[in-house]
Amino acid sequence: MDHRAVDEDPFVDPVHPHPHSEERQRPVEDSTLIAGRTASLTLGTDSLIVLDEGFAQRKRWNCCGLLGNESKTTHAIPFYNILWAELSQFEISIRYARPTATDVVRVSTINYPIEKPDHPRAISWVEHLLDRAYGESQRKKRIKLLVNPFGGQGKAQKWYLRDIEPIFAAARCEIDLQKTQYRAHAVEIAEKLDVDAFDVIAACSGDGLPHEIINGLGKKADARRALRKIAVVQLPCGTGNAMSWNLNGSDSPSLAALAIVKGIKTPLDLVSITQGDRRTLSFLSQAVGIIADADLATEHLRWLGSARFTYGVLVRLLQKTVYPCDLAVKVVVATKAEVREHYRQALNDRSLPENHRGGPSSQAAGDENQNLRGLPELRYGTVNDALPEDWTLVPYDTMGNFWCGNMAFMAAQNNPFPGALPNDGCMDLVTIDGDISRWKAIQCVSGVETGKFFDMAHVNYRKISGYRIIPRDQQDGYISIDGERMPFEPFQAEVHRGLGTVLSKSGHVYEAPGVVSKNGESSSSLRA
Ligand SMILES: Nc1ncnc2c1ncn2[C@@H]1O[C@H](COP(=O)(O)OP(=O)(O)OP(=O)(O)O)[C@@H](O)[C@H]1O
Repeated sequence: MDHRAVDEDPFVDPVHPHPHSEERQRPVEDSTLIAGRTASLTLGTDSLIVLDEGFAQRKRWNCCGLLGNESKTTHAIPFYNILWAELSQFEISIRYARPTATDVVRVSTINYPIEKPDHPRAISWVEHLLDRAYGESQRKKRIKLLVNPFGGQGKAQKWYLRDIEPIFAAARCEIDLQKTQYRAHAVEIAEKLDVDAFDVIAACSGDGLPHEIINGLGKKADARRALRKIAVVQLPCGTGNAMSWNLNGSDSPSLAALAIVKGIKTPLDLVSITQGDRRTLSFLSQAVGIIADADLATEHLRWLGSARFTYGVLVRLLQKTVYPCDLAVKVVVATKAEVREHYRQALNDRSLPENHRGGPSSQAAGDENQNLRGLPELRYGTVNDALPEDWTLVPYDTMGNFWCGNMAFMAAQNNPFPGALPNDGCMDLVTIDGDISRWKAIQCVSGVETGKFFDMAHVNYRKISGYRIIPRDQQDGYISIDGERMPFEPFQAEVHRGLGTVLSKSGHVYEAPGVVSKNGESSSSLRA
């Protein structure tokens, strides 16, 4: 097949190429539906091409707000934006997410008459359009939707009704909405949820509710099966919205809703934290030191908005605060060069997402009995057990920042873990000494936003599968697990490959700039 012809001609349908030359001569005929006297609808390379003589006549009237110049007769709607299409007795109706601002989409509809004799062909054309619009994403998702009424400073419900619900309705998703009524209510809801009745559990909230939902599913008797079966997603209505930035590429509620409608089921590594006699699941990050302090000790400064965190970090940097601890780490990828290579291989790995689950001691794929059991056993034991034989406890008297991430973004433009991958069975660990110069420390803070952080010499970056941290010489302090405060006590962590499930745009990487390889290939060029 001549790929150049496809690339150059948006009317050629690349999914259904025409291997025989005589078929190649009629690509437009195959993918084009004649709609009324003056219009046609064509399945192009990555968009639906609407050719309508009426557009030119209606140019002063912004008829449907389709993409493109209103003086043209042709407009393109990306397949990604197509929400649904159906044929009634007289017409075809196509609903799509129309951009109305940089980060807002709204539902819009186009209708065209279809002559009765054309119906059989139109039925298969609609099916073909939906195939292109959804790809490997499941259609008509059944969504259990939790709204935190206090999310978004009380605006979560309003945002849901205005930005999210119309998109789900247009995409024919089934919604079962429930407001959370008290702290940790989402844990209870998820624990009792019939996971066979839903495909997705969505949180209209910050990152707190997804953390609670994952822990609720983890309490089920068949936790492994539940965490595998149902995808946990975020409809961003909080402050940081890290889950949405990583998986939906945005904190816009309407763009996130579209990303969830089109999301691909993706295994997600989860981390077991043991502290005292408790076991908690973490999906995002763990922090001890400056980051935990700057986040959790500045709650009273919420009026500062996103500047609260930066202020908290800078105050502690200027004071050269250190957080002494003992640390034992099970390293998987030891150097930054190896992290880059590890990331590059994952980018090029197009094997089925479901193959990225399991591990030596987690769920054995295909073993139904195993899958019905609770959480995987801990291969490194708990914080109360003796250290695994090949771990060594090292004293860090001047630890400034201990920060372990399972996702890349922690908030908008805050990407401290560019090497993080959804299901590589590793956590990304950043450690920084607290006695580096103030100037270097401030560079670190700006580096997280500019993308220079990873390459900075004083940033230690490794991929690991487990660790134990024992804070010492401090009366009290802050430990943050997914942004939630935990008791200031020793804890141990280990990762379970692909134990959880989310929906993502790509199915295999986060929506963050990854680590750039030394040969000049950026993650974005590899992605393309
Ligand atoms: N009705 C309610 N009353 C009190 N607390 C609630 C209620 N519903 C949810 N919560 C609690 O609110 C907390 C915050 O939830 P949310 O997911 O919005 O996260 P957040 O990450 O803290 O938000 P932000 O990103 O704004 O910091 C959770 O601990 C949750 O248990």
